[in-house]
Amino acid sequence: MTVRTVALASDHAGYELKAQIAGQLEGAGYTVLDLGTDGPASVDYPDFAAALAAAVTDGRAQRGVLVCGSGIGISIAANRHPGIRAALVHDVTTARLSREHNDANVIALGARIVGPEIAKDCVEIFLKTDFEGGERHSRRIAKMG
Ligand SMILES: O=C(CO)[C@H](O)[C@H](O)[C@H](O)COP(=O)(O)O
Repeated sequence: MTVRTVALASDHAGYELKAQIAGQLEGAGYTVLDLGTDGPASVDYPDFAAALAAAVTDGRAQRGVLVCGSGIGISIAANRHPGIRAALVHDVTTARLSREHNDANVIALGARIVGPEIAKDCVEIFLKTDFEGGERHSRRIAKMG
């Protein structure tokens, strides 16, 4: 699937990194669907994970990037939505494997864990790497619904 539109969402801990990722993506020619949050006021990450999950599952975006403080809460929340395979990634290797083995359609990043340059590298790899395919990976993904 060609990736044209990337949905972004974060909580308050991730909004600054989200803004940097939006700039990166726009500079690379992607359409960005920014679903908030837009400032430092405390919000609840499940609400933003839900908004992004809806955008990916209804086809408004082909992929999604989530950011919270650690990436943990927002990835857990996203994975409760059918059709979402959200991978918590910390480096380019986990970003690459999330696509090659897991066909992840969403990644989650921790703004309090990874620096902006590593985060942007993760996003670039996530968007450019294809699912490896093959019977074993497809079988395992199918078992997750
Ligand atoms: O869900 C998280 C931790 O697993 C995220 O890091 C949140 O961003 C974090 O819990 C927010 O913490 P805060 O003290 O409310 O800023």
